[in-house]
Amino acid sequence: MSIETRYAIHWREAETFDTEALRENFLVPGLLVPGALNVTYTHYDRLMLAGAVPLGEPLAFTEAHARLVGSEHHLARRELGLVNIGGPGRITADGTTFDLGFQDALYLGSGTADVTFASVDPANPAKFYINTAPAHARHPARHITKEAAKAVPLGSQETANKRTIFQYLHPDVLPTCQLVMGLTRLESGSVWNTMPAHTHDRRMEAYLYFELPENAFTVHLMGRPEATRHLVVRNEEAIVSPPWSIHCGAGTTSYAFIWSMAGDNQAFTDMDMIAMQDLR
Ligand SMILES: O=C(O)C(=O)C[C@H](O)C(=O)CO
Ligand SMILES: [Zn+2]
Repeated sequence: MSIETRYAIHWREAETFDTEALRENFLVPGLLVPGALNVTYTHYDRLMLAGAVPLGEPLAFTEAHARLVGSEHHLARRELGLVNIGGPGRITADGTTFDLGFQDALYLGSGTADVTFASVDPANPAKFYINTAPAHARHPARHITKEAAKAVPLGSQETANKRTIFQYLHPDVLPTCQLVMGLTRLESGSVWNTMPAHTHDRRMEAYLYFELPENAFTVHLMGRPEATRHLVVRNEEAIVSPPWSIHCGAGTTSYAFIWSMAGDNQAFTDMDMIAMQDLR
């Protein structure tokens, strides 16, 4: 069980970073470890990234996760969104049980005191990718199946970016305070996500890349549009994307990723598009 903190970095500092410093600050490996609940708390809109892969015993938020946010319990003043990218999973929240299949999501409103994460079959464990963020109001818990998510097809084979965006925590699907969360799946032969690129200074973003074979990776592009940098990202590694940064990438094969945002608005289309000629 690890807890790590990431402070927010200004682009002026980021542009002095070598590969190692870029990776230390913006890459988040090791969230989905069998038998563990691992957490990275960021100062980007105070979004927390976590992974829980329960085996024989359920995993739970503990006093350490409450202390991290200075509250009586972790979700006292936070909301939670998660997507299961593993085997069948079971989550218990204040006595209510939610059974989540592959690619199902769950929303828990602030004030939820007891949360446990379990796998139905420890030989085929659930893999819960979790985000929590500060919340100003309590919204009801909701299980969002992959069929209930809003599917938005985008891109084309010609530009190698044919993909479907599944919006789970989105104002058209359910109310949340600030968390917006979804999953993008590229079609076979397509490798580019989020191209043309954009920024949204009003919201930060985080990605968890998954379904990358062992010998594959994505080249994740970040940085100001006029000063891009890259991170080589392997399977089930996450990135944090500061509000000043573009966030897009190309894989050595097709893949999927979960994106999440927190900040001043929940408007998915509130993006500042970057003209292709302006990327450097
Ligand atoms: O492939 C895409 O395009 C996306 O998944 C978009 C990202 O989620 C995004 O940047 C939303 O702001
Ligand atoms: Zn974005």
